[in-house]
Amino acid sequence: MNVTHLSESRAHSAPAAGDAARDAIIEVEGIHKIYGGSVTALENINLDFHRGALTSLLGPSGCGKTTLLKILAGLLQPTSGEVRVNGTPVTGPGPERAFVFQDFALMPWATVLRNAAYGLELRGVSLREREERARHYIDEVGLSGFEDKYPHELSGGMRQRVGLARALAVDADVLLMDEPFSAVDEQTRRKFQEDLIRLREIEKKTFLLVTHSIEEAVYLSDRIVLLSPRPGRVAQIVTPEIDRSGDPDAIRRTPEYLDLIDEIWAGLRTYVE
Ligand SMILES: Nc1ncnc2c1ncn2[C@@H]1O[C@H](COP(=O)(O)OP(=O)(O)OP(=O)(O)O)[C@@H](O)[C@H]1O
Repeated sequence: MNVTHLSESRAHSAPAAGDAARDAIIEVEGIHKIYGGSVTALENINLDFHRGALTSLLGPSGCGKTTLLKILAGLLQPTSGEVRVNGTPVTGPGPERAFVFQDFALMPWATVLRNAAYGLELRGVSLREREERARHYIDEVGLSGFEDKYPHELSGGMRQRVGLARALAVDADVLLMDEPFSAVDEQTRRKFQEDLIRLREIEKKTFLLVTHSIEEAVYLSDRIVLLSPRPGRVAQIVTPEIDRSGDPDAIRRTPEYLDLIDEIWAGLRTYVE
């Protein structure tokens, strides 16, 4: 485990071991976000996100996690500062980034297949090609056999998977996920977490996810960025060193996993007590 305590939010001034070998796909420099001229949501955020890594944004409610994710997606403009993706400044959404919405953002009148293919449809990909690609990712997220169902016929977890299949189908480099497991029960959540680890291995994408769950962040992440209460600043960067190749239940019982959860909780509880 590698815990970097930051006296200021210049996070990448103290890279974790092994990080030097990875290049940054997203660079965040001096981001401030002030809503309505008075609510400072984010203050001087400086971060690099490494290609192929899964990073979680964790922190108390209202600390600016979703704000940061939306700025990275280009859905929200920062008040000052810059985000670069593959070295190019972000001015809006782009094809190299796909946002998986918390509320699924599925079209209720369209089938799973059409919903999963929707990003490709927007890009003008032919019907045959987009359905072929959508079928592949529907299978990859574990929804084979549900191609012709409608969103109301699916559980929350399944709808979330359709959103993920849609994001994967457009072949974005970066998948931005806002609390992807919040609307599902514990069993589904665990299964989905395991699937995400597997998918990450297959797809080699860069994943960024917002979560409220310390356990989830530790289980899934290569890096955890802990934000302080509003105004959100980078308080700590944690690099879990957990071997995720074994049995998921056994991983959740390892001392490394449990100690890290305790350590992060010890840091966070000062904010909530
Ligand atoms: N459109 C807006 N106008 C004004 N204030 C906003 C707006 N959106 C968010 N905020 C405020 O900015 C702060 C950060 O909000 P944000 O949703 O990014 O936090 P969060 O960490 O994702 O919260 P949660 O964990 O509760 O989802 C909060 O205090 C919120 O009330």
